[in-house]
Amino acid sequence: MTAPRIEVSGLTKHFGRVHAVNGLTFTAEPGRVTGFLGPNGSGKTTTLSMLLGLVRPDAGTATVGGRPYADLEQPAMAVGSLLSADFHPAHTATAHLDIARRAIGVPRHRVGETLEMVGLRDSAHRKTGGFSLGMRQRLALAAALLPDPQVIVLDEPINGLDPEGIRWIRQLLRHLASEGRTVLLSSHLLSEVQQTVDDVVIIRRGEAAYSGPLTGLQPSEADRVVLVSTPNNRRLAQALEHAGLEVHGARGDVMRVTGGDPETVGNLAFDSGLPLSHLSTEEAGLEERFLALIGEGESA
Ligand SMILES: Nc1ncnc2c1ncn2[C@@H]1O[C@H](COP(=O)(O)OP(=O)(O)OP(=O)(O)O)[C@@H](O)[C@H]1O
Repeated sequence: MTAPRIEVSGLTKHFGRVHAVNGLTFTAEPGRVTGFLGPNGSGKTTTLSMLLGLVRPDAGTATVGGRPYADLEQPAMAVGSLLSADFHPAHTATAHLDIARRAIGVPRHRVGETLEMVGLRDSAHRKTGGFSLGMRQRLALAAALLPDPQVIVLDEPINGLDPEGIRWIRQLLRHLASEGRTVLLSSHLLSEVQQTVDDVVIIRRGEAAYSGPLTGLQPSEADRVVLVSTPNNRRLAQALEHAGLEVHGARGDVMRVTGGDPETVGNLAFDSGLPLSHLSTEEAGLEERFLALIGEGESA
Protein backbone atom coordinates (compact mmCIF):
# COMPACT_ATOMS: atom_id res chain seq x y z
CA MET A 1 0.00 0.00 0.00
CA THR A 2 1.32 3.43 -0.89
CA ALA A 3 1.03 6.00 1.87
CA PRO A 4 -0.92 9.15 1.04
CA ARG A 5 1.01 12.22 -0.03
CA ILE A 6 0.71 15.58 1.65
CA GLU A 7 -0.27 18.36 -0.70
CA VAL A 8 -0.28 22.03 0.21
CA SER A 9 -1.60 24.44 -2.38
CA GLY A 10 -1.85 28.22 -2.20
CA LEU A 11 -2.14 27.94 1.58
CA THR A 12 -2.65 31.33 3.21
CA LYS A 13 -3.20 32.52 6.78
CA HIS A 14 -3.05 36.07 8.04
CA PHE A 15 -3.26 37.04 11.70
CA GLY A 16 -4.31 40.68 11.52
CA ARG A 17 -1.49 42.34 9.65
CA VAL A 18 0.89 39.39 10.04
CA HIS A 19 1.06 37.33 6.85
CA ALA A 20 2.00 34.11 8.66
CA VAL A 21 1.54 31.91 5.57
CA ASN A 22 1.19 33.39 2.12
CA GLY A 23 0.25 31.27 -0.90
CA LEU A 24 2.42 28.34 0.15
CA THR A 25 2.58 25.35 -2.21
CA PHE A 26 4.54 22.09 -1.76
CA THR A 27 4.15 18.32 -1.53
CA ALA A 28 5.60 15.67 0.77
CA GLU A 29 5.82 12.32 -0.95
CA PRO A 30 5.44 8.78 0.40
CA GLY A 31 8.69 6.91 1.04
CA ARG A 32 10.57 10.15 1.55
CA VAL A 33 11.50 12.36 4.47
CA THR A 34 10.65 15.98 3.72
CA GLY A 35 12.25 18.73 5.78
CA PHE A 36 10.15 21.85 6.25
CA LEU A 37 12.71 24.52 7.00
CA GLY A 38 12.63 28.16 7.90
CA PRO A 39 13.72 30.60 10.58
CA ASN A 40 11.70 31.36 13.70
CA GLY A 41 8.41 32.99 12.85
CA SER A 42 8.47 32.00 9.17
CA GLY A 43 5.13 30.16 9.38
CA LYS A 44 6.06 26.51 9.91
CA THR A 45 3.84 25.81 12.92
CA THR A 46 0.93 27.70 11.38
CA THR A 47 1.26 25.60 8.20
CA LEU A 48 1.40 22.31 10.10
CA SER A 49 -1.55 23.41 12.26
CA MET A 50 -3.60 24.05 9.10
CA LEU A 51 -2.53 20.66 7.70
CA LEU A 52 -3.74 19.02 10.92
CA GLY A 53 -7.06 20.85 10.89
CA LEU A 54 -6.28 22.95 13.97
CA VAL A 55 -6.20 26.32 12.23
CA ARG A 56 -8.56 27.29 9.42
CA PRO A 57 -6.80 28.63 6.31
CA ASP A 58 -7.86 31.99 4.84
CA ALA A 59 -7.25 30.52 1.40
CA GLY A 60 -5.75 27.47 -0.27
CA THR A 61 -5.76 23.84 0.78
CA ALA A 62 -3.69 21.39 2.79
CA THR A 63 -4.60 17.76 2.12
CA VAL A 64 -3.53 14.23 2.97
CA GLY A 65 -4.22 11.80 0.15
CA GLY A 66 -6.32 14.49 -1.54
CA ARG A 67 -8.55 15.23 1.45
CA PRO A 68 -8.40 17.83 4.21
CA TYR A 69 -7.46 16.27 7.57
CA ALA A 70 -10.96 16.72 8.99
CA ASP A 71 -12.47 14.81 6.05
CA LEU A 72 -10.24 11.74 6.49
CA GLU A 73 -12.05 8.61 7.64
CA GLN A 74 -9.93 8.17 10.76
CA PRO A 75 -7.64 11.18 10.82
CA ALA A 76 -5.93 10.40 14.14
CA MET A 77 -5.13 6.88 12.91
CA ALA A 78 -3.93 7.97 9.49
CA VAL A 79 -1.72 10.86 10.56
CA GLY A 80 0.62 10.75 13.55
CA SER A 81 1.63 14.21 14.66
CA LEU A 82 3.89 16.01 17.10
CA LEU A 83 3.12 19.69 17.56
CA SER A 84 4.25 20.21 21.14
CA ALA A 85 6.03 18.27 23.85
CA ASP A 86 3.97 19.48 26.82
CA PHE A 87 2.41 16.93 29.14
CA HIS A 88 0.63 16.85 32.47
CA PRO A 89 3.64 16.80 34.83
CA ALA A 90 2.01 14.33 37.26
CA HIS A 91 1.32 11.76 34.55
CA THR A 92 3.81 8.99 33.92
CA ALA A 93 4.95 8.32 30.37
CA THR A 94 2.75 5.22 30.31
CA ALA A 95 -0.28 7.11 31.64
CA HIS A 96 0.17 9.82 29.01
CA LEU A 97 0.31 7.32 26.16
CA ASP A 98 -2.55 5.31 27.62
CA ILE A 99 -4.83 8.36 27.58
CA ALA A 100 -3.73 9.19 24.04
CA ARG A 101 -4.23 5.65 22.75
CA ARG A 102 -7.73 5.42 24.27
CA ALA A 103 -8.69 8.71 22.65
CA ILE A 104 -7.81 7.40 19.20
CA GLY A 105 -8.77 3.75 19.75
CA VAL A 106 -5.38 2.05 19.58
CA PRO A 107 -4.77 -1.28 21.39
CA ARG A 108 -2.96 -1.16 24.75
CA HIS A 109 0.11 -3.08 23.59
CA ARG A 110 1.12 -0.09 21.41
CA VAL A 111 2.01 1.85 24.58
CA GLY A 112 4.87 -0.50 25.48
CA GLU A 113 5.89 -0.87 21.84
CA THR A 114 6.18 2.85 21.18
CA LEU A 115 8.00 3.49 24.50
CA GLU A 116 10.48 0.86 23.40
CA MET A 117 10.78 2.45 19.95
CA VAL A 118 11.69 5.85 21.39
CA GLY A 119 14.06 4.47 24.03
CA LEU A 120 11.92 5.35 27.06
CA ARG A 121 11.10 1.86 28.34
CA ASP A 122 13.16 2.38 31.50
CA SER A 123 11.34 5.65 32.22
CA ALA A 124 7.86 4.27 31.50
CA HIS A 125 6.67 4.78 35.08
CA ARG A 126 8.38 8.08 35.77
CA LYS A 127 6.39 11.30 35.95
CA THR A 128 6.86 13.51 32.91
CA GLY A 129 7.37 16.56 35.17
CA GLY A 130 10.91 15.33 35.76
CA PHE A 131 11.66 14.64 32.09
CA SER A 132 14.40 16.50 30.22
CA LEU A 133 13.49 18.28 26.97
CA GLY A 134 14.99 15.38 25.01
CA MET A 135 12.88 12.85 26.93
CA ARG A 136 9.76 14.94 26.36
CA GLN A 137 10.52 15.00 22.64
CA ARG A 138 10.87 11.23 22.66
CA LEU A 139 7.55 10.84 24.49
CA ALA A 140 5.81 13.21 22.08
CA LEU A 141 7.20 11.15 19.22
CA ALA A 142 5.91 7.96 20.87
CA ALA A 143 2.43 9.53 20.96
CA ALA A 144 2.73 10.39 17.24
CA LEU A 145 3.68 6.80 16.44
CA LEU A 146 0.95 5.15 18.57
CA PRO A 147 -1.44 4.47 15.66
CA ASP A 148 1.38 3.14 13.45
CA PRO A 149 0.47 5.93 11.01
CA GLN A 150 1.20 6.06 7.29
CA VAL A 151 1.71 9.82 7.47
CA ILE A 152 3.92 11.41 10.14
CA VAL A 153 4.00 15.17 10.76
CA LEU A 154 6.50 16.46 13.31
CA ASP A 155 7.08 20.08 14.38
CA GLU A 156 10.72 20.56 15.45
CA PRO A 157 11.17 16.97 16.70
CA ILE A 158 14.95 17.28 16.92
CA ASN A 159 14.90 20.35 19.16
CA GLY A 160 16.46 19.44 22.54
CA LEU A 161 17.93 16.10 21.52
CA ASP A 162 21.57 15.39 22.31
CA PRO A 163 23.93 14.15 19.54
CA GLU A 164 23.09 10.51 20.26
CA GLY A 165 19.38 11.41 20.19
CA ILE A 166 19.82 13.20 16.86
CA ARG A 167 21.52 10.13 15.38
CA TRP A 168 18.78 7.92 16.77
CA ILE A 169 15.87 9.99 15.41
CA ARG A 170 17.61 10.26 12.03
CA GLN A 171 17.73 6.46 11.78
CA LEU A 172 14.17 6.09 12.99
CA LEU A 173 12.74 8.60 10.50
CA ARG A 174 14.75 7.13 7.63
CA HIS A 175 13.48 3.69 8.60
CA LEU A 176 9.86 4.89 8.71
CA ALA A 177 10.22 6.43 5.25
CA SER A 178 11.91 3.29 3.92
CA GLU A 179 8.72 1.45 4.86
CA GLY A 180 6.88 3.73 2.44
CA ARG A 181 5.48 6.24 4.91
CA THR A 182 5.23 9.96 4.29
CA VAL A 183 7.37 11.84 6.80
CA LEU A 184 7.28 15.64 7.13
CA LEU A 185 9.32 17.36 9.82
CA SER A 186 10.03 21.00 10.51
CA SER A 187 13.26 22.53 11.72
CA HIS A 188 14.87 25.95 11.73
CA LEU A 189 18.31 24.46 11.04
CA LEU A 190 19.30 22.78 7.80
CA SER A 191 22.39 21.32 9.48
CA GLU A 192 20.14 19.54 11.97
CA VAL A 193 18.19 17.62 9.31
CA GLN A 194 20.61 17.56 6.38
CA GLN A 195 21.43 13.89 6.87
CA THR A 196 17.81 12.92 7.49
CA VAL A 197 15.84 14.46 4.65
CA ASP A 198 15.40 13.59 0.98
CA ASP A 199 13.42 16.69 0.05
CA VAL A 200 13.28 20.16 1.49
CA VAL A 201 10.74 22.94 1.54
CA ILE A 202 12.25 26.24 2.61
CA ILE A 203 9.78 28.79 3.86
CA ARG A 204 10.60 32.45 4.21
CA ARG A 205 8.06 34.91 5.59
CA GLY A 206 5.24 32.49 4.81
CA GLU A 207 6.31 31.83 1.21
CA ALA A 208 8.22 28.93 -0.35
CA ALA A 209 11.78 29.98 -1.15
CA TYR A 210 12.71 26.50 -2.39
CA SER A 211 10.89 23.21 -2.75
CA GLY A 212 12.52 20.09 -4.14
CA PRO A 213 15.19 17.49 -3.52
CA LEU A 214 17.99 18.33 -1.09
CA THR A 215 20.43 17.66 -3.91
CA GLY A 216 18.87 20.57 -5.82
CA LEU A 217 20.25 22.90 -3.16
CA GLN A 218 23.81 21.84 -3.90
CA PRO A 219 25.75 24.69 -5.44
CA SER A 220 26.03 24.36 -9.21
CA GLU A 221 29.20 24.53 -11.26
CA ALA A 222 28.30 28.11 -12.19
CA ASP A 223 28.35 29.10 -8.50
CA ARG A 224 31.89 27.86 -8.05
CA VAL A 225 34.45 30.53 -7.37
CA VAL A 226 38.07 29.90 -8.36
CA LEU A 227 40.65 31.77 -6.32
CA VAL A 228 43.86 32.53 -8.19
CA SER A 229 46.97 34.59 -7.76
CA THR A 230 49.98 35.24 -10.01
CA PRO A 231 52.74 37.87 -10.04
CA ASN A 232 50.71 39.85 -12.60
CA ASN A 233 47.00 39.53 -11.79
CA ARG A 234 46.00 42.34 -14.12
CA ARG A 235 47.42 40.50 -17.12
CA LEU A 236 45.79 37.26 -16.02
CA ALA A 237 42.45 39.05 -15.56
CA GLN A 238 42.62 40.22 -19.18
CA ALA A 239 43.36 36.69 -20.37
CA LEU A 240 40.53 35.25 -18.27
CA GLU A 241 38.01 37.81 -19.48
CA HIS A 242 39.13 37.32 -23.04
CA ALA A 243 38.35 33.62 -22.61
CA GLY A 244 34.85 34.46 -21.31
CA LEU A 245 35.42 33.99 -17.59
CA GLU A 246 34.36 36.59 -15.05
CA VAL A 247 36.74 38.23 -12.64
CA HIS A 248 35.08 39.57 -9.49
CA GLY A 249 37.89 41.60 -8.06
CA ALA A 250 40.47 40.53 -5.58
CA ARG A 251 40.78 39.75 -1.90
CA GLY A 252 44.30 40.85 -1.19
CA ASP A 253 46.44 39.31 -3.92
CA VAL A 254 43.89 36.63 -4.74
CA MET A 255 41.40 37.13 -7.59
CA ARG A 256 37.92 35.62 -7.50
CA VAL A 257 36.90 34.07 -10.81
CA THR A 258 33.68 32.40 -11.99
CA GLY A 259 32.60 30.74 -15.20
CA GLY A 260 35.43 28.24 -15.43
CA ASP A 261 37.00 25.41 -13.49
CA PRO A 262 40.44 25.59 -11.81
CA GLU A 263 42.04 23.66 -14.68
CA THR A 264 40.91 26.28 -17.22
CA VAL A 265 42.16 29.10 -15.01
CA GLY A 266 45.50 27.33 -14.49
CA ASN A 267 45.93 26.70 -18.22
CA LEU A 268 45.19 30.33 -19.07
CA ALA A 269 47.79 31.45 -16.54
CA PHE A 270 50.29 29.01 -18.05
CA ASP A 271 49.52 30.22 -21.59
CA SER A 272 50.11 33.80 -20.38
CA GLY A 273 53.47 32.82 -18.96
CA LEU A 274 52.34 33.57 -15.43
CA PRO A 275 53.42 31.19 -12.66
CA LEU A 276 50.64 30.42 -10.17
CA SER A 277 51.24 31.42 -6.58
CA HIS A 278 47.72 30.34 -5.56
CA LEU A 279 44.93 28.25 -7.10
CA SER A 280 41.94 26.94 -5.13
CA THR A 281 38.14 26.84 -5.16
CA GLU A 282 35.68 28.38 -2.75
CA GLU A 283 32.43 26.46 -2.84
CA ALA A 284 29.30 27.92 -1.40
CA GLY A 285 28.12 25.13 0.89
CA LEU A 286 24.57 23.94 1.46
CA GLU A 287 24.36 26.01 4.60
CA GLU A 288 25.30 29.19 2.70
CA ARG A 289 22.62 28.44 0.10
CA PHE A 290 20.11 27.89 2.87
CA LEU A 291 21.02 31.11 4.67
CA ALA A 292 20.83 33.04 1.41
CA LEU A 293 17.37 31.58 0.67
CA ILE A 294 15.98 32.49 4.07
CA GLY A 295 17.47 35.97 3.75
CA GLU A 296 19.82 35.65 6.71
CA GLY A 297 21.95 38.72 7.14
CA GLU A 298 19.48 40.99 5.35
CA SER A 299 18.15 43.95 7.22
CA ALA A 300 14.53 43.33 8.17
N1 LIG B 1 -2.45 32.73 16.88
C1 LIG B 1 -1.68 33.69 16.38
N2 LIG B 1 -2.05 34.98 16.48
C2 LIG B 1 -1.28 35.97 15.97
N3 LIG B 1 -0.12 35.78 15.32
C3 LIG B 1 0.31 34.51 15.19
C4 LIG B 1 -0.44 33.40 15.71
N4 LIG B 1 0.22 32.26 15.42
C5 LIG B 1 1.35 32.64 14.76
N5 LIG B 1 1.39 33.98 14.62
C6 LIG B 1 2.45 34.75 13.92
O1 LIG B 1 2.61 34.18 12.64
C7 LIG B 1 3.98 34.15 12.26
C8 LIG B 1 4.39 32.73 11.96
O2 LIG B 1 4.42 31.98 13.18
P1 LIG B 1 4.72 30.41 13.24
O3 LIG B 1 4.63 30.00 14.69
O4 LIG B 1 3.88 29.70 12.27
O5 LIG B 1 6.24 30.36 12.75
P2 LIG B 1 7.31 29.21 12.94
O6 LIG B 1 8.05 29.16 11.65
O7 LIG B 1 6.67 27.96 13.42
O8 LIG B 1 8.25 29.82 14.04
P3 LIG B 1 8.97 29.12 15.30
O9 LIG B 1 10.06 28.28 14.73
O10 LIG B 1 9.47 30.30 16.07
O11 LIG B 1 7.91 28.35 16.03
C9 LIG B 1 4.73 34.79 13.42
O12 LIG B 1 4.90 36.15 13.11
C10 LIG B 1 3.80 34.63 14.59
O13 LIG B 1 4.00 35.63 15.54
